[in-house]
Amino acid sequence: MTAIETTDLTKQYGSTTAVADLDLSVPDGVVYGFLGPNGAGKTTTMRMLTSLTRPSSGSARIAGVPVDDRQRLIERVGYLPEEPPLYTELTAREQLTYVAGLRDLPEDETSRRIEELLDRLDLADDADRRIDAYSKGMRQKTAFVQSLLHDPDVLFLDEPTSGLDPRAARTIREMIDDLAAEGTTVFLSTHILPVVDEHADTVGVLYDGELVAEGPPGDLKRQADAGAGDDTGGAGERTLEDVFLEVTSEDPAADEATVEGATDVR
Ligand SMILES: Nc1ncnc2c1ncn2[C@@H]1O[C@H](COP(=O)(O)OP(=O)(O)OP(=O)(O)O)[C@@H](O)[C@H]1O
Repeated sequence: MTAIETTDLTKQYGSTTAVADLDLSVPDGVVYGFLGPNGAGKTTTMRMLTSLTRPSSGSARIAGVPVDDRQRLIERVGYLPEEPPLYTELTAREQLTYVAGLRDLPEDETSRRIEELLDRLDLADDADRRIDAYSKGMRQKTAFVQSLLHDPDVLFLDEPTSGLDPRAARTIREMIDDLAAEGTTVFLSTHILPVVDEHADTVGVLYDGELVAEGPPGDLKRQADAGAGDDTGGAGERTLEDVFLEVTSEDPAADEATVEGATDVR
């Protein structure tokens, strides 16, 4: 089944079009890297796909469930937003147990899962301390565990490694790969392009609310190479950053170079 399917998905805030006629089709079990400059509409898209914001028009389904069917949707999706909701007067263990209870997850199995995840993220020793005494990274780890506790079909991650030390960041990246290998679709929004380059099967670039490029990272880089008419280096000389800068540029010359590469979906 298609994990994420959107048709003409649009969100208006007054006269601002945050997301315009977005068509996405993301299969099960892939890592989809979702890129775009500040204000491009990434958060708005993820909020629509997790039923936190209602689309102005168009439609979207997650694992076959329409996004306006909130009851069924919340079982299928996990979301790690940029500013995760945590009850800071609770400990991490209490917070996670509380959320598991709200979701009616089986107790024994879930408590085993919580311990496993806390351990993997090196948070087990601090799990009985209150969250208000946590560092930013410790909060981020707690929120990450919270987003996947119910084993969602589709996991939306907004800057998941934000504030994490290199070891923890690597653990999260490994977990993203593991989740995808087990069939979870990971929708990964980040400005850290090497992470997307390494882990994403497909990349989508949003610019001014529109999807301006989409494809496997290797293809995008090769096509940008060809589009630039650059014969000084072979394929692979271009980085994802080069692709990003080209497809999100106001400069028509740069745009033209990319359109020639046939990657551009405008
Ligand atoms: N609640 C809101 N009310 C009015 N405008 C909004 C609201 N939320 C977002 N916008 C506008 O929608 C556009 C897209 O914002 P969004 O937060 O989705 O961007 P983003 O790609 O997530 O950016 P960033 O990388 O900075 O997080 C921006 O112009 C923003 O000002």
